[in-house]
Amino acid sequence: MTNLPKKARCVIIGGGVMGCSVAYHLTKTGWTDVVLLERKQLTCGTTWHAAGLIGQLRASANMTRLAKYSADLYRGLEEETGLATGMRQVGSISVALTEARKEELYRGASMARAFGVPVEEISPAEVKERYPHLNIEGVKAGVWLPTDGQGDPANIALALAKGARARGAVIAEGVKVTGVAVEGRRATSVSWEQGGERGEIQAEHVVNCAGMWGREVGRMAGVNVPLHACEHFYIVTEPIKGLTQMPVLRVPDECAYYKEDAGKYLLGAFEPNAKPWGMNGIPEDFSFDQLPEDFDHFEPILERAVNRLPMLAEAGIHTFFNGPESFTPDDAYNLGQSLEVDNFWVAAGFNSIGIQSAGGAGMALAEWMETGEKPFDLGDVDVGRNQPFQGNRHYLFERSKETLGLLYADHFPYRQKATARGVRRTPFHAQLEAQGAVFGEIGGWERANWFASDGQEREYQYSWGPQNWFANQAAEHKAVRENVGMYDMSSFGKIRVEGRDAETFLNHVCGADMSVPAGKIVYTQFLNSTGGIEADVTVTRLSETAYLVVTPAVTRPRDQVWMQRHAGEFNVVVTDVTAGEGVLAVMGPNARTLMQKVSPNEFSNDVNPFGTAQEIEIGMGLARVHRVSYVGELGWEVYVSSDMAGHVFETLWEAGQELGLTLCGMHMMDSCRIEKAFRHFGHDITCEDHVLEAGLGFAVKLQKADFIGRDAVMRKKEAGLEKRMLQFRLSDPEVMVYHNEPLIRDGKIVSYLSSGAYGHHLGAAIGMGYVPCRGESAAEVLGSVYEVEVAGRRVAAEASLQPMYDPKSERVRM
Ligand SMILES: NCCCC(=O)O
Repeated sequence: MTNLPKKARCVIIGGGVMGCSVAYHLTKTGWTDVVLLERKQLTCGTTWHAAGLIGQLRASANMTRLAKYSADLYRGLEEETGLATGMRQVGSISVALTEARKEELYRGASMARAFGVPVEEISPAEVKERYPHLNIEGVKAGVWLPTDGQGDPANIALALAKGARARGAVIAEGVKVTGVAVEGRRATSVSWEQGGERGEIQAEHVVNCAGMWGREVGRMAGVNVPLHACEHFYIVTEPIKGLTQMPVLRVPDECAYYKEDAGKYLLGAFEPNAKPWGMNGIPEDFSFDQLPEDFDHFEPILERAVNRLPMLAEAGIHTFFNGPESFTPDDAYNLGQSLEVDNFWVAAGFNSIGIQSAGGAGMALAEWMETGEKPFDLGDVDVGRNQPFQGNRHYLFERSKETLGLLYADHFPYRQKATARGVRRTPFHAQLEAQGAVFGEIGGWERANWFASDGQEREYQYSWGPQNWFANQAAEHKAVRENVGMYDMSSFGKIRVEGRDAETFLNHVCGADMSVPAGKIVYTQFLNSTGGIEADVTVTRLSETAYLVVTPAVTRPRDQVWMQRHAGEFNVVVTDVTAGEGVLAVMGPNARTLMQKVSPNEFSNDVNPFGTAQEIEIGMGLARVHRVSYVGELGWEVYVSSDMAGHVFETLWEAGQELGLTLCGMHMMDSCRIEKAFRHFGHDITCEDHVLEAGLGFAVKLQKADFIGRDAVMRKKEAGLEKRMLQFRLSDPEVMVYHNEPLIRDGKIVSYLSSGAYGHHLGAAIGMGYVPCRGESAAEVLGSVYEVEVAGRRVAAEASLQPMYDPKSERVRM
């Protein structure tokens, strides 16, 4: 007979390391009324067979912060709970077998320095010294992270569960969740079943920690949790004579990781063609189970491993293991408040790094649940980043074949996914393809990134330096700066806000003043209560009662839900109309001439000044043009309903021939926008970057009635800035920056670049980054000597508070 409560503040579904960590952290926050329901036994899904590597360096500062937190937490768990966690700080070594990988590791080491993770670049001889068993043939270099470690996954989970229980959590095993009841935007209860007995717990919050069952549990509440299980292979050897404690070893070029444990080796693989599993749902009774061996699949890894670690040749294989783990479409886990149900939370899909992530992810989620706001930027893993279609099982199946292997693939800049492509195409797709477009993908959208010239191969050749499209990007950039270019921005999120209260509602949600005449376009941010930036949008007033909010492609679902959550008593309807209109951006000093050739309307500064929209005739159709620019040039974004999009493209393209109109891609846009120091949401501006520190105070109107974040803006105005966003131009034109390169001020690392790209007009790599500046004037901040560290080398950089390109914004007003 189960003695479960009828009510709880929080019900956690799933008793793997993640569920245990959420229970641990919620109870630490003071939530005693927490119930965790595990369908079989704690750890029986994935946790029990995880390898337990505790690395700390992740792809961004906050992900690293969470992984570091996990390592620190696990170190102290034994003392707190009395349960041994097997946590050992053995350090880790990653080795490079190619020059490209060496550059990646060295760039990673620089990043580690920026994020405060101890790190050392080591030569092949030093690798050998630290790892004598390794055959260093072909090894170009290595990186040593002395504070990395390893632990026992099941014991870590059990220790977290014990800690949670000690603070009042109820942890029930053998209880299957059968449903989640939802009313409006709120989950109300969780139904359960145990050996024929059924019941229900009314819950204020529900957390989905169901691991590879996470997608199905999400669906119980109508919540999208994209993930798919894949087979993950490793072997464990018999004890090897003379094998003593060794660092964790990664040889990503051979898809392999190695962990020494009790004198045995665990050798695991992240191979390029993974095997998705559980296509028709994960069996309900799956518990401490393994999948069938597939020696043919693992053999190539093993063969290379025996060459790399010759002592394996003598070792007997004790276990050939194949177990399922869940993978997401972008290899980042799903964490946070679901978009669909306000009190339904998610922590699932850990892409084989569940143990190192669980501590930090549990801490961050508990803080988020406690305050209702993200404790810091979690954009990389926020479950709200997912697009609705990404819950499609066929898509997940196709994509997960690739994502497992991408963990150890070269992480080249601009690398595009090869699988599950072509899901979302703009109305111009076929026309762009016919003109040589090379597409990239984001949020399922196929976007022309660059245009190949005649005879040029339409494929990326990746590297850490200028890639094969560098000259194409340069030509497209030049066209936009000097003549006229056209590019497809149909992937913009487009959200209509309509109703009697549209104006007052948007004034409440946006920092800028929305009481503007119809036809006016306003650049603005949605702020949170700390003045951080939740969304970066343009809003066009279409009529007395209707506005169009235009968002970056991938943030549309989140931005829309942000508005819906704040709609409260306002009389407004918020509708996604993204697919209804294609958008062509026509940009450059000759943009007006081109527009005038295809339309009888006027495009003068008098009729259609910068920051205004007008309805026009174009060719034989109609469109609405927005005079704005993300590239810093005179230009119009042409919004055309999807049915007339093909015609409008033809009209502009044909008329543009005698002007030398150039088709351009997203890489051109990035190069132009960084020269103009336009911020990029998700990199330069996030929920933890205060709008004033981001240099966007000009877009905030304090004189209007109250709006979300106003108090925080007032407070910052009084207290002064803690950091400032600067633009940097590197002195060495050969060096490329992407983001996260350490920023050095007067010889000391002070932060890192939030974004970077090559500026073809300025003739150098350009970066953006925050510099701490408490109590300093702008002149003092600019008076320092700046450098950027790239792959271990410090490169001098010129700093500026104003955009280096067209600081007075004269060109957009031409
Ligand atoms: N579960 C294996 C983790 C692999 C890694 O940390 O590199």
